[in-house]
Amino acid sequence: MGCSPSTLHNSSSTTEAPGGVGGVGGGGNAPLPLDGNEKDGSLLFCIKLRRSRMRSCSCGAVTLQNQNGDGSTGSATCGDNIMCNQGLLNPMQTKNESDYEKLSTGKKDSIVTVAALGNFTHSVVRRATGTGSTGTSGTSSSGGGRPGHRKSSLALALTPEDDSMDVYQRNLMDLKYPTVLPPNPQLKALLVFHKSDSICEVITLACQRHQLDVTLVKSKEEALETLHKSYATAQCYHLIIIDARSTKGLDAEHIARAIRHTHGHHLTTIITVCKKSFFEKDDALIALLDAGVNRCIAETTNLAMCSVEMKQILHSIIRPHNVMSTQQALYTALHRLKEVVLITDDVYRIQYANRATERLLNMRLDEIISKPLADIFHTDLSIISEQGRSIKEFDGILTVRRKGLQDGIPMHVRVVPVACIGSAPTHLIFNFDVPGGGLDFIATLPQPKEAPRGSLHSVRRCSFDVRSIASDGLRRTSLAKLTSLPLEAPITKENCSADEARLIDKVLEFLKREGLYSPQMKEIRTDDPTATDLIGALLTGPSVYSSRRSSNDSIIRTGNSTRTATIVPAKMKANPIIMELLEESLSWDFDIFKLEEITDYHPLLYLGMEIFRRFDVFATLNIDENVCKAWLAVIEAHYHKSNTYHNSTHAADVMQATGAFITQLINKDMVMDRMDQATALIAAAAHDVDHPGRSSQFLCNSNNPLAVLYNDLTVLESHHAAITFKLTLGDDKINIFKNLDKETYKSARSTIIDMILATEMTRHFEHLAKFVSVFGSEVEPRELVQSEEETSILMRRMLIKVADVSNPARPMQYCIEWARRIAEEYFMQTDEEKQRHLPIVMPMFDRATCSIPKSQIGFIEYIIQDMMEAWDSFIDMPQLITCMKINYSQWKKYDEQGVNTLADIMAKQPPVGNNKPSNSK
Ligand SMILES: Nc1ncnc2c1ncn2[C@@H]1O[C@@H]2COP(=O)(O)O[C@H]2[C@H]1O
Repeated sequence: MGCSPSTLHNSSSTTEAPGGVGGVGGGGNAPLPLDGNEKDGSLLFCIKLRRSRMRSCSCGAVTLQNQNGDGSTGSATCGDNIMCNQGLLNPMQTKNESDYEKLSTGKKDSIVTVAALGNFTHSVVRRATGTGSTGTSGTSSSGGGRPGHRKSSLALALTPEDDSMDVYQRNLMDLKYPTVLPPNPQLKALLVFHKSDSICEVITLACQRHQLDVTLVKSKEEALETLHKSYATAQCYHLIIIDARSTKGLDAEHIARAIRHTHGHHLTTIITVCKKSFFEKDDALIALLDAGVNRCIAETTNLAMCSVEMKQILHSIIRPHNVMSTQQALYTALHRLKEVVLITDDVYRIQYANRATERLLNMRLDEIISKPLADIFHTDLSIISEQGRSIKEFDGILTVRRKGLQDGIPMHVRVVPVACIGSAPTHLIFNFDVPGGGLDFIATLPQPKEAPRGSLHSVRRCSFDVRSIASDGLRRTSLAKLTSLPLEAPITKENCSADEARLIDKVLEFLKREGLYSPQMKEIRTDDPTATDLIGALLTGPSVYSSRRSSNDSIIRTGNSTRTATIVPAKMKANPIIMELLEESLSWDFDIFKLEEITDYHPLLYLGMEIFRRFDVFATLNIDENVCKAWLAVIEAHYHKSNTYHNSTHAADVMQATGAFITQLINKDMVMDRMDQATALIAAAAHDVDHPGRSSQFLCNSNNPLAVLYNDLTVLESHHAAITFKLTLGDDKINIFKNLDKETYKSARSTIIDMILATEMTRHFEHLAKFVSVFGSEVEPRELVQSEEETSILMRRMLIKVADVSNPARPMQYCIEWARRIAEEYFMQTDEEKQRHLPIVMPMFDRATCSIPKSQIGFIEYIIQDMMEAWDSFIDMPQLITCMKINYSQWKKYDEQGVNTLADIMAKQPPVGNNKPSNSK
């Protein structure tokens, strides 16, 4: 039914598509002829009709009469033609019936806007005032039409002397600034009804009456399952109707909330059907609306009433939702444009700026938005506002201020006033003519001292420019150490040729290769011995201690073959408390300790399944959910419950952070493909599997077989990666990769191994510096010497690294609990080292004397802070920094108060779940 999308022809096109007025809707008529124009890149759907062939339908909508190629006519009524309704209802084109009169009388061969219900619209195109244009529109062979007048199907071809200018003007605007609407999808409705009663039947009929394709499900689980599947196949449900008449069968509020938290459903229309008595008190309805329901409707068995309700929902909610979702594509296009575009509001404050604007102005978005125009230009702008008032475009030179530079940059700017509300211009669009298409030009601009934060290009300066942070006490210590490191080459690329710049890039890349950073790390000495102990142990390799090995070491346990899927809950209980908690599974303040407690120490299995589901990992790997479940169960079983820190709760926590970061990357249009998402989540889940609760150095010092096997190099991480694949490939029932083709598997395996190995802390600064050197560069990553794959490797490594040590950037109570757990594990290592007369890797981590606040302050200052700032600059998650700073201040406070030992600190904490693993001390 209806037409398929087409784009309008360019205005220079002179012929209309042959075929005349095609069939619309029912009647078996031929499809409507479509015209297209790609000039402004927008998709429009233009159906040419002869105005003389329109008549009002009895319901008030305009009906289109069709004239088929064979001369027969067919009519489409509002009942059987989804297009005619919208033609009347589209406020942009016809406000009332008199508009239709204007359209439908006096002129021949005008082209009217026609739209599909709930889906797409447009457009009155033009009229042909000449005589003799007797053929149906599109019949260019009609002969008598005034040549040249039938210039185009595009409204821009209208001449000012048209006597119906008011109508045309409106429609001209409509075409000039079209609302891009999605192509005409089959609308789909999901009905969530506990049982199929008379109310459900009437709703089904009403939906069907409006051509909605209806699916009925009977439980929340079934609903979520259906949505997950539909999301995977990009077959979205536009409308979800939930039975909210009683909480016995279904908890509508709960379901609505769960749907809203399901990836990709923020613009899905959710309706609840409520008892009439519900409308007498507002609490229950408000609770539903707060849970994400768009509208509550009263139950009825009256089909007509239900049908009208449905119609209103289609027009007033679903259609705008469809428009909004399609506009995302426009914003993305605008955002990624190499050209500089900014838009002001009606008082000339900046309301929108794209990425190129950030780069040109050397400011981040939050600095730009709301700024008065006068702050952006050196030029006196009265010239533009005057022009704006007289509704003319400005086209000339303006001098732009670039942050950090004294002199302005003269640029050719086009300013287009737009009437967003009313007829007078309210907004101005600025389009800067950037020579050479943008990037090259911006790269050649004089470089100011600071680059914008919040953009990819800001990371280096944000993270490492001493001046920018000199006032910030938290940063000072860290930067005092870091700035002495050769993280940036002392050579600049300014004033050299492109070839030379490329060579310099190569040399820089070479200089930044592995190994160059580690030795310098040994030079880091903090003021505090606890921090020195910790940082030294984390950043330096085993060689420091290897000469002190003792020979009487026993072998620590490795993968325990009894830990198989069979000891894991065969069936995950659909516990509502767990389900409710998992609804928040991608929030930064997710309570992992509560999950640990209520899942009886199986947080990885439950959270893993939820996150796999949310990112549709099953479809990506083409694998049954049960295989993933079994895989998670086996991986979880191979984490040691006896470790206070490196247990499956830590794995779940890292996976949760990874999920949150991927979500943010998706929100920020930094696309990770589905396989990248899946492999990142798998790597996170498995990254510490079979961790013995002792460091690599301990393993080396104690001649552990793993240290022997891996030659003292990257011992633990190599083991985690190896055992992950050994377990996975060793049992077909848990082999999540078994359906991947060879090449895909090879690449997935390599990504997972690379990510797990990247969690090794001795290469921390190398990974951080490489990340900063690429994503903090003024040059787009793809223009650097690295290939796209190389830059995405750097991004993925950073992703897992940050997730792995994100605990100091979590809400305070979690941060403190993690600090307790890691300190406890370090203490146990020290205890064992003492007991076995091994070299003591971190002597300060003695439970009797250790200052926990001091260790955390050092950890944040030396390891976490710069990494978090770099990562925040990249993905824009300011809560990471906010939490980190609050935690840092708290540790400082404890330090000043002399609250040092674990016991002192824990005495000050409110309980967090029942988070002590059974055998923790
Ligand atoms: N809050 C913390 N305090 C001190 N060390 C930490 C903290 N969080 C993580 N770590 C260390 O950082 C390391 C990162 O890699 P691992 O998970 O192997 O081991 C981790 C711990 O040794």
